[in-house]
Order: sequence, then C-alpha cells, then structure tokens
Amino acid sequence: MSGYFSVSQVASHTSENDCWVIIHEKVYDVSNFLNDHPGGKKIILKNAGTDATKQFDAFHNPGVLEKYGALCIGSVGEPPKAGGEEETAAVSVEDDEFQFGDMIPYGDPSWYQQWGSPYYNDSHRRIRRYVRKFVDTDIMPFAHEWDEAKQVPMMLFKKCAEMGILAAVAGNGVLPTEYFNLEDTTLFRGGDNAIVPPQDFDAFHGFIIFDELSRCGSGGVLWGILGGLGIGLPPIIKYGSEELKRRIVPEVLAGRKTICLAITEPQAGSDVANLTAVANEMGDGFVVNGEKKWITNGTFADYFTTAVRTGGDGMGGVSLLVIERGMPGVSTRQMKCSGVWSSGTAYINFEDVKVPRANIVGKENRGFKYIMNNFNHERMGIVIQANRLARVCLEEAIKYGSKRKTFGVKLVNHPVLRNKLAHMARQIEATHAWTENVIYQTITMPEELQPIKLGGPIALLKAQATQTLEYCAREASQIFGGLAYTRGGQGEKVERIYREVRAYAIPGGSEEIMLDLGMRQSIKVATSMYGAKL
Ligand code: HEM
Repeated sequence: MSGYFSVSQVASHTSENDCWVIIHEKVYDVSNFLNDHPGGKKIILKNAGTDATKQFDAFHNPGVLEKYGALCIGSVGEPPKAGGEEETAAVSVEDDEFQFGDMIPYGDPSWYQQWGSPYYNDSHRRIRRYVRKFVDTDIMPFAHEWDEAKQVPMMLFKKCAEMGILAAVAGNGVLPTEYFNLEDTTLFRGGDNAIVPPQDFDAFHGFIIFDELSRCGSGGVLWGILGGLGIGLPPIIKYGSEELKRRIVPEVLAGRKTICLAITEPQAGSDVANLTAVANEMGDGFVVNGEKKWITNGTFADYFTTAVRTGGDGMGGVSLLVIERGMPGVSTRQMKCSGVWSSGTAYINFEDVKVPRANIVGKENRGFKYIMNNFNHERMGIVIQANRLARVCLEEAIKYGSKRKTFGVKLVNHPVLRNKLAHMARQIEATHAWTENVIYQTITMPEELQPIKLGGPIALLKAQATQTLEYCAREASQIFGGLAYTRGGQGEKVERIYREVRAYAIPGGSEEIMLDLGMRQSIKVATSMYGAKL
C-alpha cells in the first residue's frame, strides 16, 4: 500500500481496464483481478469508482482483504502528519489490555471484555496478544487453502519452534527447559523481561495458546501443527529414559522432527487394554507387528509413540515404544476422513519392524498407566479447542447475523435466531468457567492426586465441550444457511467446523465412554477419598 487518494480521484477509474473501488477506506485497483473475481466482473464494475464497502461486506469474509492485500494501492484522504493523530490513537487502543479483541458478545472469554478474573496476570495478557497476532497474520488467511490441500506447510513447525509454542505445549503446563534453548525462542527470550518469563510459565499460558490458536477455526490446521506433539511427546518427557529424551525431545521442540501418538487400532479405540499390535522380544529389542488407525500426523511424523503388547492380555501387558519412520517395515497412508483434513490422519502398518530396547518409554508393561495419565492431558486439549471452535461458530453467527437481513430485519433481530445464539453463549461460557476451574486444580493439586481426582471431572468436561461444539456448529450452520453448506467464502469456518465435530466427540474417549467413566470415577473418589456414604 502506498498513496493517498481523494474520493473524486477514485471516481475517475471506472472502466474494465482501469477499475478502482474503495473498501473500508482503502483503495483497491482491481483492473487485473476482474476476470478472476469469483463473484464475476460485472458486479464489481457496477460499483467501480465508488465506496463499495457495504456491498463488499454483504458477500465476503473480512479475511478476503488480507489475502488480496496486493490489490490495495492506498487509502482515502490526506496523509497523516508526522507524529499525528493516527499514530497516537493506534497506540492507546493497543495498550488497553483490560479490553482485548473485537468485543463481539461472547466472541472471547469474559476476561477479554473488562471482567475481572483471579486466574490471569500481565504475562497471560501478553501471550494472548502474541498468539493472536500469529494466528491473524500467519494462519487464519491460509487455513482454507491448507485444509483443501490436506496438509500444513512444514515451515510452520520451524516457525512455531522459534516462537516457543512447541516447547510451551509439550510439557503439560511445565516448560521442558532442559531440552530447548530459551534464548532461541521469541516467547521466552530475555529472562525477566521475556513476553513470558520462563519461571512464571503455568498451565494458564498453555490454555491461552491453545485457545487463541483455535480461533483459526480449523481443527485440521491445529492438529496439523500440534496434534501429534501435544500428545506424542509428553509421555517421553514424563517417563522416557534420559538418553531417549536427549535423542528425541530437542529435535522435536526445534521443529526439525515431528512426532505422533499411535494407540488406536482398527478394532481397539477407547478400549486401550485390548489392543493387539504386538512387540515380541528379540535380541536386545523387539519386533513389532500390527496396525494403527486414525493416527493424527501419522502421514508425515518421524516418530511414533506407539502402544504395543509386550506381555499378556489386558492392561498389564501394554508398553509404549518409540518407532521411527526410517525403520524398515513402517508404512503409512493418508485416510479419507470427513474432517480435520490438514492434520495428516493415517493408517499405519508395522511389519516385522525391529525396534531397539533403548526406544521403550519408561518400564515394560507399564504403558497402560502412562497412556491413561496422558489421556487427561489430551482430553483437556480437546476441551479447550472444542470450546473455542464453538465460540468461533457463535462469533461468526453474530457477525453474519448482524449484517444479513431477511424480510427487512437483521437475523440477530429475529427472536427465534437470537434464541439460538443465547443457547450457544450460555453453554460456551459454562464450559469455559469449568475449564478454568480444572486448570487451576492442575496447578494447585498435588501431582500424584490429579489422575485420581481429576480423571472423572475431565471426562465429563470433555463430553460437555464436544456437545457444546456440536450444538453451536449446528445452530451456526442454520443461521448461515446455504453459505455453511458450501466450502470457502463467508461460511468457511462454520462449514469446516461442522465437518470436524466428530473428530472432537470421538477421539480421546467418545462422549458415551466419557459420561460413563466420569460418573463412575467421581462416585469412586467420593466414597474412597471424601468419605461419602453411598
Ligand atoms: C478488492 C476487491 C474484491 C476482492 C479481493 C474480492 C474477492 C472475492 C472472493 C475471494 C470471493 C469468493 C468468496 C469468498 O472467498 O468470500 C468473492 C465472491 C464474491 N464477490 Fe468479491 N471481491 C472484491 C470486491 C467485490 C465487490 C466490490 C463486490 C460487489 C458487490 C463483490 C461481490 C462478490 C460476490 C457477489 C461474490 C459471490 C459471493 C457468493 O459466492 O456467495 N466483490 N469475491
């Protein structure tokens, strides 16, 4: 973008070879774009030389302007005087962290909209701005493209590593500082003056990272970048030998290698104790045979943190082994799923794969416990993402409903549609408050008690979050009508999220199993730990 133009200057560019329009006070030269315009050239020509903001807003996502930024040749009006009003105004808005975001009702958590909260401090406010900028500039404009291409660019891993995001989400609220250089990341560089001083990092920072990233409105992109690392690396960090950790963790945190968690099989999903992939002892290692299915990032991951049977039947015979892509006998293929397209969901075959004993995670036949502990972490990740995706549906529906009219009335002014928005908002807010409460427990409760005391509530919370997501995706789709039935365009996010609902409601424990486990576990804890007489 360069110059400044008056309205009358713009008005003289109205022909097919020389066509300008004003949109939101910016001037666009669309002469070379007319023939490529998905809405056709005539409709733009009809508005040539004029302020077409109203017409533009009726048909497009605001993100379109960012994507086609190259067409912008300047602004309407006079250039600002040096140190003038424009600059000062921008700074004062940015500094007001008590209020952050677009102020769409319930479009962000309440502490973004002038509500007090006991959970957050300045470093939490800084990290939300840090991640939001990244999402707005480096992810959101490309989410549709990547999803259609069914992959995220590999350079994103490097970018997330440099930002400090990979390290921040790998340790489940604890920074794995021994395995990456704090000064190599823009998030933790500078000690006490860092965006987040490393010693202050807590589970709420991790929460904000996932919540803000989920604003991209694509579970596929989110899982493409963090789905494998978020669940495949923590068991190694927590239970792996020092040698295994030194060999694998730094490579993954630097974005040079990728990792995934391979547990689910064609015939064993939530029923982990009955998995059948087998690792037979041979020499100083194992020979692995079996299949894994629906493995996030499995199409490209370098490491597979894999659940295998090393002992007898049931939960006592399961171990975790790190299998490497380069080992002969490993093959993966992309699965065709209804959603999360860019996350690299794979079917994996292990055929006579020789794995050294050094690659076992923790102790032999203790894998079931490690997997169950990891599940709580995985489920909280799903909760945070699902609830923000639900929020995205609500935000998109309110924005669209505030401009689209039927029978001369804006959609948000039809009581029947406002009722849908209200039901969306109350569920999202309740889920968010419960999530904050549980995250607070992960900081304050003794670590050894967490798997026992929090397992039940986290299972119920997962069901709460995914049912909220399902409700919001459905209702937002109804509000968007046909636009949520077509891929891309104004209903892009809602259409995609609707296809992704099952990817949240099933993995990590289906809703049915979560609800049953949640209550069973809570009754057990109530009677054995709190003294309830039941
Ligand atoms: C800088 C100028 C413009 C750009 C970069 C642009 C870009 C696009 C893009 C990418 C789409 C595909 C749908 C989407 O992604 O949202 C689209 C559709 C469309 N555009 Fe534009 N557009 C511009 C200006 C205009 C103007 C001034 C009008 C005038 C009314 C207009 C009317 C439409 C219509 C009617 C559609 C089809 C919407 C649909 O499929 O429902 N566009 N435009």
